[in-house]
Order: sequence, then C-alpha cells, then structure tokens
Amino acid sequence: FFMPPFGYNGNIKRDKLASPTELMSFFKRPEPESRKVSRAAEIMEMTLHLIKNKVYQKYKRSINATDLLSFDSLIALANTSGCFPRVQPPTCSNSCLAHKYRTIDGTCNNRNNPRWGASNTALARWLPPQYEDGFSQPKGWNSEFLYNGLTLPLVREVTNRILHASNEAVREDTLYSHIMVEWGQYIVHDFAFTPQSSSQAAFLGGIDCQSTCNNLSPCFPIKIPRSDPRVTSNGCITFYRSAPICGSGEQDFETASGLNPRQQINALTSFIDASTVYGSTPAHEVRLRNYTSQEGLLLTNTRYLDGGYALLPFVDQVQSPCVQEPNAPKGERVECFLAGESRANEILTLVSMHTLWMREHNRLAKALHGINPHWNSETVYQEARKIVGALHQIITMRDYVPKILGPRAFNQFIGAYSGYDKTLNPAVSNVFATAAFRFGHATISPKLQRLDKNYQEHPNYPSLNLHEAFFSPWRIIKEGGLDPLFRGLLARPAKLQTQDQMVTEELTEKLFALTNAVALDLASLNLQRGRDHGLPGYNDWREFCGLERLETKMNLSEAISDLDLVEKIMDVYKYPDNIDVWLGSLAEDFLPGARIGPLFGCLIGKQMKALREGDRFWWESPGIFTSAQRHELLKHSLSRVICDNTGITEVPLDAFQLGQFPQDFVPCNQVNKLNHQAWRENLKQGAKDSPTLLLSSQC
Ligand code: HEM
Ligand SMILES: [Ca+2]
Repeated sequence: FFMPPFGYNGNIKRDKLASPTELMSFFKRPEPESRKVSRAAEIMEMTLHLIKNKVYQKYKRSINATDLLSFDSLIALANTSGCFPRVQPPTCSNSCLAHKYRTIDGTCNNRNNPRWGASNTALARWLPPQYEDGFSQPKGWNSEFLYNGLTLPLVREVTNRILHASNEAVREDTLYSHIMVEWGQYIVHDFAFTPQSSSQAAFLGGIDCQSTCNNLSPCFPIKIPRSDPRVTSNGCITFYRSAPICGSGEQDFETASGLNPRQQINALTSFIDASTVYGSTPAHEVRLRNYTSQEGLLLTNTRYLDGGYALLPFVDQVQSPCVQEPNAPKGERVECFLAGESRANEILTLVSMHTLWMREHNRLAKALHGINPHWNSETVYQEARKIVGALHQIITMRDYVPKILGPRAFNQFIGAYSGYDKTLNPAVSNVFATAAFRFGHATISPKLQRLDKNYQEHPNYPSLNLHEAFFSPWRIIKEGGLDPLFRGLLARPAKLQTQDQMVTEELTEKLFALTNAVALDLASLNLQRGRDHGLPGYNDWREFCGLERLETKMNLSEAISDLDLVEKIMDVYKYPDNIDVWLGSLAEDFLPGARIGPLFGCLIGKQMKALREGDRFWWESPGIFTSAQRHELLKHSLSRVICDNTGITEVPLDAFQLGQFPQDFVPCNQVNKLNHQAWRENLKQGAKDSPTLLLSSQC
C-alpha cells in the first residue's frame, strides 16, 4: 500500500502560489512528533486491513485481522509500525521540579493517569462514535447508507442552503470587539488540533486525493451538488480524513478484540498552558528557546523588528508556503513565522497574538531576572512560562468564557473554582473540537480592519478582505507591524452570528484562496469533519446534555425562533435526528446574555470545567502561586499585555468589550499591571512565608 516517505511535505510547489488544498495540508500538518504518531497508526491500520482483505478473498468471509494473529504477532506488528511505544504509560518523575512546573507535553499532570490531557493522545469521547461500519467508516461514506430511512444531505448543500452569508450581510456585535473572535481562535490553538492523515494519496492504489471524487481512505472528498454555483473539474473539494490514533479503528491490540472504534488525535496539550507560546512537545520547545541568553528568553527574529519590538523567528524550513509580497524585490522572501503552534500563520491577527505573547514572555523574563539575578536561565524561563500560562487561564476564564456562555450556562456548568479534581479527565473531547468550539466560525467578519494612531482607517494600510490575510506574514513586516491590526481588533466589532447570517462568504467560498485553484469552504469542512469523526447527531447530544429531543418541526421551532431557518433545516435534513450537531447547535437561539445556544452552552461549559478542575497546575489551585502572586496576577489583563508589548498607548480596560475611541479608551498608564516584586526571592530570610519560592530555591 502507498505510504509517503517520512517528511513528505504536501508537495508544495515553490515556484508558484500554494493552492488552497496545499495550504490546508500545511495548516493541518502537525509537528514531527504528532506526524510520527499518525503515521504509526496508519501503517498499523492499513497492514491489518490488508490482512483482512487477503483472508476475505481466500475464504470469502469477513474475519477481523486481529482474530487471526497471535497476540505476540500483533505486538510485533505494533512495535514495527511504531504504535506500541505510543500506548505505553510514561514514567513520572518524583523530583520537586515535577511538582513545580508543568511538563511541556502535559504528561504526568495527573499522577494516576499520566497521559490525561497530554499532547498526541486521543480526543475524549463523551458519546460513542457512530461509524457506518461500526468502527471506522465516516457518516456519508456509503452513499446508500440510511439514517432513519434517509440519506444524509451533502455537506455542501447544507452550506449553500443554510449557512452561507454574503460578505455584505454582516450584522455587527454591539457589545463585543473583534479581539473576542481572535482570542477564541488563539485559545483553541492552545488546546485542540486534530491532525489530518499523514498521506495525501489513497493508501490502496496511491491515487492523489486531489484528483479523485471517490471515498478512498484517507480521501473523503466533499461532493459538490449539481445546482452549486461552484464548478470544480472533478465535482468535489478535496478533504483528508483525520488521522486515527494507535490502537483504535481496526487495530485493537490491547484486548485483541478488533472492536475498538476509531479515535482521533489531539496534537496539543489540552491544558490551558500557553502551549501556543512554548509548544506541546519537548522537540518543539527546543526550537523556540534562546539557550544562549541568561534570561530564559524565547528566540526572536534576527532580520526584522517592528518599531523596536521583537518579531517571531522564521520557520527553519526555507521556502515555506506562506504568501510572498507581490512586488517584492527579486530574491527577497518572507517565510512563515515560527510559534508554539503550527497553525500560527493562518491569519494576520492570529500570528499577531502569538507575537504579542512571545514579547510578553521575554518582557517578564527580563523583569524576573532583574529582581532575581541569582536565578539561572532555566528558572527564569520556567517562572515566566508559569506566569504566561496563568494569564492565558485568567483571560480565558474570567474575561472570555463568561461573555460567550452568558451567566446562566456559566453558573450551571462552570461556577466558582472548587479545587483540583484528580478524577476529572481534562482531555479535550471530540465533540468540543469538532463541533462546539467551532461556533466561532460564525462570528468572523469578512474584513480585517487596520487603524492608525487615531483609530481611524489607516491611510497606508487599508482594510483587508479575510482571504487577503491568510498565510501572509509579509504584511506584518511590510505593512506597519502589529499596531494597526491590534487597533482594528480593539475598536471594531465582532460579527454577530444571526440565524440568517451564519458563515461569511469569505470562509465558505474563499478559504485559503490565493490562486484560481478551487477554494475551500470552512462550513463544509466543519460538517464533513464531524462526519469523518462519526459524531452522533444533534438530538443525541441534546439528550446527553439533558435537553429534550426535538423530533418535529414544531419542536425545532421552540429552540430556533427563526421559522425560515427551521423550514430550511427540515427541507434539507427531513428529520431532526439526522441534523449534524454543529449545524443544529449553531442554529439555536442564544441563551440570555450569551453568544451561543443551550447545546453549545452545555458542551463548552462542560469542557471548560474539565480544563480547569482537571488541571493540577491551575493557577488558583493552592500551592501553585502564593496568595500575593495570585493577587498580582488578577490585576493583569489582555489590555495591559497590549500596552506593554506594542506601540499602542490607549486601550479599553476590558479588551473584549466594544468601545468608541476616544471616550471608552484610557491611556496605558491607567491600566493596572502586576507587580513583579511578588516574585522576588529573598535569599537572606529564606522563603519561610512563601512555599512556591521555597521550592524554587531548592530545585
Ligand atoms: C479567520 C479565522 C479562522 C479561520 C480561517 C479558521 C479556519 C479553520 C480551519 C481551516 C479549520 C480546520 C477545518 C477542518 O478541516 O476540520 C479550523 C478548525 C477549527 N477552528 Fe477555526 N478558523 C478561524 C477562526 C476560528 C475561531 C474564531 C474559532 C473559535 C472561537 C475557531 C475554532 C476552531 C476549532 C475548535 C477548530 C478545530 C480544531 C482542531 O481540533 O483541529 N476557529 N479552523
Ligand atoms: Ca495547551
């Protein structure tokens, strides 16, 4: 069977612009460690699949490959493929450092279940998957397969008829700024990344997924309905299945029962730990750190600065697929930036947020080193990393999540912090990554605004259509750096998701379109991904959340007050049980004071609670910080981080709250900041009154 050589890079042709599919492969391409994990699982799976097929041809009956192999042969195969080491539990150190700082890959956060929340483990299942063959084939794989007596509608049809909104049809959010949307994307890149298959050609036969409209693993193309305004040469949009994890799908080598449904991988640490800044694997962390400095710094760009502020280094793979300035001098290239997360370059505002936090780490590290000159570089790095992680948690849980969930769902599913719960698995769930947290795709405005010092449209750098901002780091370097983008994020509204304006055309018709090649469609990708992962339908999830099933049009209209939308949904799906969970939940009326409906409220609320209470290093957990440090951390804010690390001098106090310039903005000297002195280690007195610092001087 066909397996590309390791290091295969998606065949991006350097002499011309990358196509949308190539950019998507780059976007969905994880770090080498995750690639090894996916590849091992795919080799194992296909080997077992081939054995099964051979037996079928000989005996004309289906027998699971795992039934035929002795347990020893199975383990030998698991070892050869590279799968076996992936399922072995790691050993957790008992040193005092192990109780003081997180591991970079999240292992051993939970001492009894050391892989809980770690990178490159399976996304958790809150409800068993529903695959067409019971363990692996996506929903919609077999065109004849019936759900409640009906075939599923094509995902692209759902997009065209229900989700698509023209670029002009944008209702603005009156309460929240565009930075809410960017924080949503940035923070999800801290805890969820599902890599796609390591191969871009069918395992059997080797046909390139871009040139087939047939379902041939890992190709699972999105079919274009006949009435579609979009015409493609082969009638579909390329789609690759997410990679399976070792030991799932056809390959249960732990119990050898052969009946272990396919599970997908989360390449990131589930914990909110600023893995966007530091990476989710030891090998990636090494690439980001500046080991020659005594101050525990992160590497910065050696070629360019942004008004005196540092920029991220470039990726070491030269001739990366990022877009180049159209009129750049011959031979001049701006590569993609290197950050803690591989998707950082996807859009200008995302890479700006990554840059901001790299600057904040270096700023804090210098300050900590200044007050504790006896700390070595490792201690400074870890202490700054710990603060940056805590700030990510505070901004997310205090400032962001309550605005999304509204008070009712926040109190019901999250409430006040009740301490570390070692029985709670913090792993990100499949339904959260594949459906619930993708609510944000309906809040993305088709334009990115860039503003000058007076918060007016920038005279030199006008607003960009979203598709002009994908994978374009050159614009940061050549078009005014971070400041105009952050001003736009602070002073312009988020798109309000409404029942008649769901996902903007920039995302349904122009995703990653830099060339004339067929653009992708984010709404259809979301739906197809849900089917790829075998996510149960809308009503099953409602039941899971204790909400009533909505079986009729009348029932549906109780959750979705826009009757046109109910009509459209019924027309496309025919039966509510068949509704894809992302679409159904997106359509629901918002909860009071929220930006999502009851089903997303439950799924996001449950996940956030698990990310908080299931994290041994949560910033509020006793013993992690001193009470003086906790007090200081709470003074900090995203607005403060912007003040400290950009040329922006006036900000709103709450960055997410939409305000008018100048009346709702304050000068940076009026924005609270944390006092580093709470981290001063007084060597003479010892650290009697400071358990954290006592550990720091001992470790
Ligand atoms: C311009 C902005 C954005 C673009 C272009 C974008 C694009 C994408 C793409 C292409 C995928 C992969 C789709 C697939 O094949 O399954 C994805 C996944 C995802 N997006 Fe976005 N996105 C954006 C903003 C956001 C925002 C604002 C949120 C949430 C608030 C969000 C949440 C997610 C989640 C949860 C996933 C799944 C992550 C995973 O497990 O791999 N995205 N996005
Ligand atoms: Ca993380």
